[in-house]
Amino acid sequence: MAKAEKKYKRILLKLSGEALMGDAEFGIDPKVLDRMAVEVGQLVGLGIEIGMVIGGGNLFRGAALHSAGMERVTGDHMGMLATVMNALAMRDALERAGISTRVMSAIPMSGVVEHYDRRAAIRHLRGGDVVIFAAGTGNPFFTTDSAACLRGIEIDAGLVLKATKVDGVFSADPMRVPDAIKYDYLTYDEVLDKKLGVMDLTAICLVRDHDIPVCVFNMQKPGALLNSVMGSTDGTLIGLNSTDQ
Ligand SMILES: Nc1ncnc2c1ncn2[C@@H]1O[C@H](COP(=O)(O)OP(=O)(O)O)[C@@H](O)[C@H]1O
Ligand SMILES: O=c1ccn([C@@H]2O[C@H](COP(=O)(O)OP(=O)(O)O)[C@@H](O)[C@H]2O)c(=O)[nH]1
Repeated sequence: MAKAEKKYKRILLKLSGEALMGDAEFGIDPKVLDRMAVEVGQLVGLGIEIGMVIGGGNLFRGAALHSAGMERVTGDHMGMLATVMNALAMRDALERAGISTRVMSAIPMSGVVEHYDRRAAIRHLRGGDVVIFAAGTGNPFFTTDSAACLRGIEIDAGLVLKATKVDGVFSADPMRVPDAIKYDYLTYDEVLDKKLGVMDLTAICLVRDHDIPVCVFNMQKPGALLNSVMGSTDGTLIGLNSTDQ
């Protein structure tokens, strides 16, 4: 426990929007939110400062709307607004679990959530609040993975955690290639050179340039978040090697 507190005083947790759907095809499953609130609460109990970024893919994705004929930027704006809805739902679940939480949006939304301000966010984190960064980067043509890496760098997080539906980073997409091999450790350049599709290239380049490790792990496994912060190699660590552990 001391190791986690010492090594990762502050983390950035990225949840994909799809992670909130549970077994449904669309939307938000309140049971999933409540389970995530319990897992986040375990880290709060250890004194770890937590920033979160939540995707919007359970509601809208700009690229998918564009494929259906919508102008891309309008679709991306809808995707970013979807992340705000998910952030409000996550805040609700966290606060019901007794965890003080703030939502800060990259797009001003007076009366609904606070506008993102880096220094204010760091003050809230130091004060023990979970801070959910909503509306991605605020710009079209980006993803919430890039937003997670950007906010992680801005708040000086020791680790970016990407929660997914798969066990880590594989030699190929494990949803399509069942015998793909899982990596325990990867360098940033290996992810880029092997074109491993678990995170977009902009996001990987950001963390590489600022030397922040990323842990990719399966959020569907109870306890996986805590284990990942404690240094377990259940998932995949990008940017750290076994000797850094
Ligand atoms: N090399 C890879 N290793 C692991 N997952 C991969 C890889 N290539 C593609 N993926 C896919 O990336 C997804 C994880 O990204 P995530 O952001 O959680 O999902 P989405 O982009 O659907 O919201 C996995 O569900 C997996 O199907
Ligand atoms: O900085 C950002 C972050 C997100 N989005 C839009 O918001 C959608 C939802 O985000 P994402 O696809 O990253 O969600 P996830 O896959 O994590 O659920 C994206 O498809 C984009 O349309 C955007 O335009 N700019």
